[in-house]
Amino acid sequence: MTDQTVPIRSICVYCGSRPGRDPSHIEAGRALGKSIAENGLSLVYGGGTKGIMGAVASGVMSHGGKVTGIIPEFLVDMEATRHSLGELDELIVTPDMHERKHRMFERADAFVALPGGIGTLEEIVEIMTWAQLGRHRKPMVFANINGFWNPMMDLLLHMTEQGFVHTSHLVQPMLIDRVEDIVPAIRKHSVEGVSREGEKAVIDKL
Ligand SMILES: Nc1ncnc2c1ncn2[C@@H]1O[C@H](COP(=O)(O)O)[C@@H](O)[C@H]1O
Repeated sequence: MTDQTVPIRSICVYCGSRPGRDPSHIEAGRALGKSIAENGLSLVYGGGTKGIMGAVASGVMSHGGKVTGIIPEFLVDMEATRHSLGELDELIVTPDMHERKHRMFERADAFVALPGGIGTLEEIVEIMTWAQLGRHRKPMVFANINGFWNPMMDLLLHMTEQGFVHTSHLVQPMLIDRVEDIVPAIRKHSVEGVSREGEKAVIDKL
């Protein structure tokens, strides 16, 4: 891991392995996949072919984009079908979760968290902890579809107010409401290294 801003070629998307209850979350997954493909970027994701993970991947593939799935062996039959995995441009099967997360980090130039569950939360929070420790400066986005991440933002602000978030200038995830604004915001962040109009830097307000 290095501390530098990199040109954006690939985006890692963390999201639910299930569809959730709000249909707009699945729609957002498909729309983000389409946007990634139409912007000439590739998708790095956890290889799941179900839920929102599957929607993002099919959104990229159906618009001609490239998809890399990175999945631990023990999850293949739980989160994917072997047939669907065969349709990905690149499939990396790792021995464990730890290697999966590292490979996803290394292959991605930016990170987006769509709505998801505990796995999604764990993954984006780990990326934030690495940023906090100065291990990378890759853009991080919370895709706030229908306000999904508002409780997370409240928690981050609460932790900051209580004096537990250190080096907050290193941890500036963007909170973006509309899927179509995500890729442009990441590109702008990459060029300028700061969050700008249309983005809400979460922690630097305090
Ligand atoms: N501890 C974990 N580390 C990395 N990835 C994880 C972990 N637990 C679950 N995951 C994966 O995250 C996605 C999404 O999970 P949801 O719980 O549906 O949000 C999935 O691939 C999990 O395997």
